[in-house]
Amino acid sequence: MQRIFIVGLGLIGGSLISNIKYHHPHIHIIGYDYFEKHSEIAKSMGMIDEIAEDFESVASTVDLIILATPVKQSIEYGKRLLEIETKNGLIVTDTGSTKLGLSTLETDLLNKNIHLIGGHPMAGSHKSGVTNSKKHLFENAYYILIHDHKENEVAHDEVKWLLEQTKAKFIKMSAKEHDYVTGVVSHFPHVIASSLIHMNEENTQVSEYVRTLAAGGFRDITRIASSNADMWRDITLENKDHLVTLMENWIEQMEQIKDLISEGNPTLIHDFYQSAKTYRDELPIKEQGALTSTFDLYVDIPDEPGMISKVTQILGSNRISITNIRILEVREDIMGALRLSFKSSYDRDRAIEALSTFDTYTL
Ligand SMILES: NC(=O)c1ccc[n+]([C@@H]2O[C@H](COP(=O)([O-])OP(=O)(O)OC[C@H]3O[C@@H](n4cnc5c(N)ncnc54)[C@H](O)[C@@H]3O)[C@@H](O)[C@H]2O)c1
Ligand SMILES: O=C(O)C(=O)C[C@]1(C(=O)O)C=C[C@@H](O)C=C1
Repeated sequence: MQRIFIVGLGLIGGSLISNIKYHHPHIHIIGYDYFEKHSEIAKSMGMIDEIAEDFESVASTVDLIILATPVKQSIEYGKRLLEIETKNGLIVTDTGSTKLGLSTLETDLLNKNIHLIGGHPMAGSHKSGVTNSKKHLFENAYYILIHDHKENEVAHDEVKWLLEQTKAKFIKMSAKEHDYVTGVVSHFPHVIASSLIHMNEENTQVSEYVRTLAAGGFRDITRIASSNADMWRDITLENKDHLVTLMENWIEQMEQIKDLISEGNPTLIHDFYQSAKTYRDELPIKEQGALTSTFDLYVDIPDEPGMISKVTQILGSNRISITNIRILEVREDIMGALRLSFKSSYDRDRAIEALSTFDTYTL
């Protein structure tokens, strides 16, 4: 593989391509984004070697194309590939959050000797754009790859080879199953998170404290409502059939719990919470799956003033981000410990190195 074309240089495109650039420096990478500024930033950050002027002229010269645009645009690009001359055996993959729309093109593309391997890295952020991208974003995350035709098996293996260094966990699935499952675990929860925010706003008319006290749990459950609305509009429209069914089921469940609450039924209200807790506690929380994983590091801290800020200063000056910090067992005259959480083992390894003057350990 000598030439790759990345279309869409945002959070996901930037994260993928910087990983590829780092681990496959000999591959020539050409980038294209609807906003030229995004391509320029990607080039200045060393993610791509060259900026394309348009889609068609470069698409006809490369071995592999990555479509990392919003889902509707990726489908459009897939259709455009049917209209132009491309290299024999061209591989096309995407990063879209829905898969059925694009995968309907697999047969037509294969008839043109273009191998479509749908892709979906199940990791991301509510922050979008190339400047938020990270080459280790997909570490330990599930990465779903999709194709129907056995003639695409070799292309599937090539995509997997190319992306192996992301350290993602690759799984195969049909597009149909993918859209159903992600509807349940990602798209429908997104509707609920945004709806909770709307509910908060509406209730500020009753009391301004509704806004002030929206901390802790409310923030946790609504973080994803800060995501890019254009992207989520397209995901929602692409997966609308599943979403409508899930909403009908949810409304039915809400009706049931509403009845339990208005009846004041303590046993069944308890069962509602307890069965949810039992199921959630068993979810694969330590792996990156249904719930985001963290990579923890324990740091022994002498119980002296200023020690915690020293640790955070060291991390800050090395530009290492933490996702959580917790003080453990600080008692008078004995060593306390800090539990620092990181988004990836890469960040944690860098922290271990930066904090070499402290005793650090992982469990
Ligand atoms: N954000 C996430 O958490 C996440 C996770 C996994 C997959 N995805 C999927 O990955 C894709 C990209 O998402 P993102 O989070 O990187 O979004 P993003 O907004 O950060 O980046 C999208 C980029 O595509 C560019 N773009 C838009 N239309 C274009 C067009 N017609 N031609 C060329 N470039 C165009 C935008 O300018 C932007 O730079 C989406 O399909 C999304 O569903 C997102
Ligand atoms: O962590 C987040 O902010 C995300 O929204 C990530 C998330 C998800 O729902 O899990 C969002 C959409 C993608 O298709 C995959 C991952």
